[in-house]
Amino acid sequence: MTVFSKYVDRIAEKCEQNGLSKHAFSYALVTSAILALTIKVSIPYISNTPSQSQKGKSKINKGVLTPSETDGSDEDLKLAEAEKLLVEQQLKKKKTNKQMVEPGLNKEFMKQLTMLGKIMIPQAICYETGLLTVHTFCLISRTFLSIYVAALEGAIVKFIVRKDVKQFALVLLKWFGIAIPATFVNSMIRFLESKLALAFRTRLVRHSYRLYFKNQNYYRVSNLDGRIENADHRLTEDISVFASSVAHLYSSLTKPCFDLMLIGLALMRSSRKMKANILTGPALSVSVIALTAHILRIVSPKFGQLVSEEANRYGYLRHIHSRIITNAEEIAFYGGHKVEMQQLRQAYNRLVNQMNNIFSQKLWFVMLEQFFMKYVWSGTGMIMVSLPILTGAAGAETPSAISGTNESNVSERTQYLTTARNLLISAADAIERLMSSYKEVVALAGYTYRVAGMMDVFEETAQGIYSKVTVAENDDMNGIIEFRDGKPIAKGRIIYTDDPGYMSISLKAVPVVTPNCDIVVPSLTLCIEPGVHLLITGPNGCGKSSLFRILSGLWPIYAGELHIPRPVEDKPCMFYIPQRPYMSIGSLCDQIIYPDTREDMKRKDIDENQLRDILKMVSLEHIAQRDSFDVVRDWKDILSGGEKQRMAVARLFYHKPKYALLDECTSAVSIDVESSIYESAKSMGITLLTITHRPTLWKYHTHILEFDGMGSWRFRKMDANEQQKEQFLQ
Ligand SMILES: Nc1ncnc2c1ncn2[C@@H]1O[C@H](COP(=O)(O)OP(=O)(O)OP(=O)(O)O)[C@@H](O)[C@H]1O
Repeated sequence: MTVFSKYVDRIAEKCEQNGLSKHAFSYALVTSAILALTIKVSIPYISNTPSQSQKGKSKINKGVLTPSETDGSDEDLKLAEAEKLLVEQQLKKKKTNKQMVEPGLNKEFMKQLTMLGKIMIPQAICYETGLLTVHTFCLISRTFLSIYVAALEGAIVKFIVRKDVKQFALVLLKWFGIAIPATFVNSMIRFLESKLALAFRTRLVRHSYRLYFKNQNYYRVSNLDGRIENADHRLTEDISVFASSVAHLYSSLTKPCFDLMLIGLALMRSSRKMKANILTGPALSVSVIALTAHILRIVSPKFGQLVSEEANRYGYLRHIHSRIITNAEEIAFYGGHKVEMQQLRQAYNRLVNQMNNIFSQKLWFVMLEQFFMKYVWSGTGMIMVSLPILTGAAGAETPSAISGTNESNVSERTQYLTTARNLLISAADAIERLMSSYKEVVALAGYTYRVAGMMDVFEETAQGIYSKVTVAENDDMNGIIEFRDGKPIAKGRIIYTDDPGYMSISLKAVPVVTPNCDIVVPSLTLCIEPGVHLLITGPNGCGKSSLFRILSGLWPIYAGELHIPRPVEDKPCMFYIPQRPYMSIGSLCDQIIYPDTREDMKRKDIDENQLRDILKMVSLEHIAQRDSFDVVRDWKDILSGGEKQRMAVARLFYHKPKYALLDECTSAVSIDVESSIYESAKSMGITLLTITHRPTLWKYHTHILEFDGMGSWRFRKMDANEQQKEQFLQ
């Protein structure tokens, strides 16, 4: 900047030699800067109003690789195509979410911030308010210290001009003495800001975790609702950035305000000392600052929207990474690295495009901001400082005062000038921080939108209110699903029976409907009593697993009634075992008792010997011999596919539920072990609801539910021949 101004000075001098005054040159310079800015601001509007045919095109191209960014290779063209599709999908999604307000400084932002504020500071007297009070006290002390240091520096200069060595040494000592509390307060401010950010984050995290695990929200948000793509990113990164941003904003807004107030008063006092008008300077500075701030506000890009979109794209990139880590083995077997890399590159490019967009928008904004802050305000400051001297009565050189007091007047004026200059520098710094805070507030609006939006979605999904791009409401629904405001209404009822004598599961005219509102089975009516071992068959995609999802309460019921026994403590009514079992983080013992904890196990009075017996029942005793029950291992990788399935069945024997929902859960288990597992389950009094394609399992069932894949079904008792189907097939 200094080099640039020197260069400008030199050109101005040359112009002066050629007959053009410096004033005229500066006018020309400022006019060209304003002209450049006007062109920059207006060009996007001009270029955004093309013909209708171009309109759609330009919309789709937003955020897509521009031709200059591709090297024209096949891969890049494919990438651009894929990205175009992605953006199209997002635009479609945006259209459906039209009612959602864009992030920015508006009423919605204030509402959301207040809501989050209540979570971060739940009471008038709490840990957070304590931190805030100490923080505020430190901020005020810092301002007083700055003013005191400015006054000391003024006095130092005064005694230098007077050549008063004794006084100079005394004030210098004071100046050093104040450095210790000043640096401590500075460090304390940073420390308290970090503590405050962490405290806010902890409150928000606890609240959102509570919501995330309420009513199986972790499943509902990603499977039944389409508003949040990467809940993990919002729960970690976004909350952290939001909390830090709020804590930082508190100090970057309050400190400059204190500074300005107290520095203004100090400046007025020293102006009064110089017997000058105390209103002219402040009035001038306030008008200049108000005007420049207004201009900055008008031309400021929508940082809230921009950072919100950036966070979105960053979240998506992380999502792709975590998918690759989770499915590394499958991808490696397929050799799918090309496709995966393409998707990663695509996600990264979208993030880069957004960041570039923000950088280029910032370039012009920061230029204008710096121009106002560094030049316009410095000029105004110089006028403010000189006004009391130029217009003040004090120190005016009247003939009587010429000789004796002249020297003292000069030193007084020097002291005033130094103090005022220091104070003005602090004030300018405070205003600059205030102005930059505006950008931070707008960025905060983006994070507030994401965090508050996430909590709103969690609240809604917990109550069964979902929003997802579904198939259009059409005649095929046959009145099965009712829509209100484009959203399907779950009119069906789940009735929990408390009668221990009536432990049946019954469905009355319940349709099987997917989260996309596709009707798989229009109406299903059946009653499963204890001891009715049900075999569920049908072609792929006919709704077998979906029936389990409905029975477990994961999918909403759009009509009819579902009667299920109320889960009794310590003994679940239904226990689901999937084809791909889930291995939790923990020891071998934790795997068997999942989802119980060690405390639950102790309460149920189950010891290690019983766990060993359970492992024997599923032929996994060798695992217990190999490892102790308490060694924590990554069981997902250690156990083979069949072993994992057997471990899942071990859980069934540990929990001993009334009903077992077995979704091809023994497909990788050898037939002899599978048979002994089914025998054991039946002997324990567990009623089996089995989805399987293996004829060897028919004999363990008494009833059959057959889906035809076209929406029809048949529920009947199996005859003896059918139960021995295995023998016919041999
Ligand atoms: N989360 C979901 N969102 C939308 N549609 C889904 C979802 N899960 C399943 N479906 C759809 O619901 C239908 C029934 O699926 P379901 O999993 O019940 O099939 P299935 O009978 O168990 O098949 P398979 O024998 O292959 O396991 C399928 O058409 C499937 O595409």
